[in-house]
Amino acid sequence: MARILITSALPYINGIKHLGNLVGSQLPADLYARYQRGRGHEVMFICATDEHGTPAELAAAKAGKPVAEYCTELHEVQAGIARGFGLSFDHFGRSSSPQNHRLTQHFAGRLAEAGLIEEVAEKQMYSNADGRFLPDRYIEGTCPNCGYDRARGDQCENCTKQLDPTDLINPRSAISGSTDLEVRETKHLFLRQSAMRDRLNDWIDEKTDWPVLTTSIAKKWLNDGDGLQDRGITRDLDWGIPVRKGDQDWPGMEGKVFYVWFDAPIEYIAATAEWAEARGLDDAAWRRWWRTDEGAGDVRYVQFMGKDNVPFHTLSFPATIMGSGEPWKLVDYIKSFNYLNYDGGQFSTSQGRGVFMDQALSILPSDYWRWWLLSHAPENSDSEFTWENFQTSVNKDLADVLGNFVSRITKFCRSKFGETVPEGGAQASAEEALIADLTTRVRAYQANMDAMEVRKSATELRAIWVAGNEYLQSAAPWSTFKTDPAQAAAQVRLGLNLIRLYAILSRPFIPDAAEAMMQAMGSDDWSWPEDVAAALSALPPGHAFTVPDVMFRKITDEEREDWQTRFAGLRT
Ligand SMILES: Nc1ncnc2c1ncn2[C@@H]1O[C@H](COP(=O)(O)OP(=O)(O)OP(=O)(O)O)[C@@H](O)[C@H]1O
Ligand SMILES: [Zn+2]
Repeated sequence: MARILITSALPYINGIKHLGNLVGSQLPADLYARYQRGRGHEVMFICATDEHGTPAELAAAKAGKPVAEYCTELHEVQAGIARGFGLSFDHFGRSSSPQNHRLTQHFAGRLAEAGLIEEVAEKQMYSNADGRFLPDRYIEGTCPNCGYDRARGDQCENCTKQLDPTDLINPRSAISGSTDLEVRETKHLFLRQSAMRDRLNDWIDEKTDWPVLTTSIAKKWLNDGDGLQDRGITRDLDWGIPVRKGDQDWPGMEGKVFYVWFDAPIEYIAATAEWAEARGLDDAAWRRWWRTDEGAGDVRYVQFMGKDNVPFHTLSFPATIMGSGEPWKLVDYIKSFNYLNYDGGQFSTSQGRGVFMDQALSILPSDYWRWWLLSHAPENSDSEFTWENFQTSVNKDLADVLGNFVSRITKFCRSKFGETVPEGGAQASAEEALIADLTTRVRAYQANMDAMEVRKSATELRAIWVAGNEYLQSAAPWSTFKTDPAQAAAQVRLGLNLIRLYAILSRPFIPDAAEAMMQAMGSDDWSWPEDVAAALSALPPGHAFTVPDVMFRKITDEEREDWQTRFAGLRT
């Protein structure tokens, strides 16, 4: 049994996530976690809300709530929706947790001792009207690059150029709108990533099996222009983790907090500590996942994320871990994704464009979404959600192929043999051919799942469903029954066993439907079909089953048109 640590990029706290966020991080991570558990491995699957930074403060201000209260509420909302989508986290933590405060301060202290933190005097915009500094999104103005008049202090949304607050033309406070601003000097801490460039470069070079998307982004940041830059890791904000050197004060840094991108990945570790505490376990329970000197030597650590998160996971977070000089677990594999776009444009949380997770669940069960999203995951390029494609895929793959198979075989059996697995007859060449074909296909499915090739895995799973349907079509037990009822019984017996096999294999993709199939087959034996032939005789003659309710209904043209109109605009 292997031990596999899986983390999904942390969803930011400032609202409900869209389908792009879901398929770019949490959902494929869940697929992999479920699959590895299904294979019998020990899995720790961690996610959390990312709660610090200016967007959280601004969203709280807009909602008229104190930021801590806002984050607590939104965390609960996101946790509920995650449950609705069947995301099987072992723990869904919060980056504002006391565990993360302690660990983040610990890492900063270690990095300072190692000489990897520099104090830099910086010029920052100060608002006299608001009585505070205006970092990042607290300041807006005209983009010097494209002229867009609502560019933010960290980036122009229109042309995507990265900006500094002092770059903006006609700057104004995003809190009060005041233009009474002045440039003041303030001190900040910088992580000396440039000093670790060669180490990071060598480490990335070892990762020859990583997706090109991951390594190409890392290499770009390592090599473009003047190479990897030092990074500011503190901010003049109230909300966040106070800057401390371990458990000591940090003279000159009073009133400052760590930058959200410094503390967010550390929350992967802290959330595992939260997991242990929530279960009344001791520190050793979580440290055996994270400290190679305390049991994590045999852990394989896999991260999932969208492409914009790759630089932080390939460079900044590893710089923190390596720079600490302590034996914390480094990531072994980074699975990254391109973007899912929405009907001719982009998903956007800030603009409210696209379909959001709560809306999706309000119109159809999660399995429908899980199947479409995973089978169209933006792996090798960006992909696009269209309602037509969604309708076609759900109706064909889920309703016509899988749902229809389950319905036909169970109903036919009930009508001719009753609700138990029939006895008599023997497997003939058609059954042997099917078993041989499925044996090959299950191996291919496993190989793709092991490699985290999400789309290829979905294609193989669909082919496994199709193989059953084609067998049923050609074996035609309803015809066989007229001349040879014993042979028909053998065919139906195989068909019922196939439903159980499908439940096990499909569970990572469509867990609710898988449960329904397994329950209808009157079994709770989820053991992985290492031997397909044996798995296909697990339900013996005489074993009772039930005919399940319709598993997948079809999406009608009227519904599709209705949803298309309903979700065409912007969510307010
Ligand atoms: N359209 C998309 N397709 C796939 N993954 C995405 C998409 N947009 C964001 N992601 C990924 O979703 C995960 C969670 O992101 P996060 O909550 O920080 O939102 P975000 O990146 O700010 O996007 P947005 O502003 O649209 O919400 C990250 O791994 C990010 O890379
Ligand atoms: Zn611009």
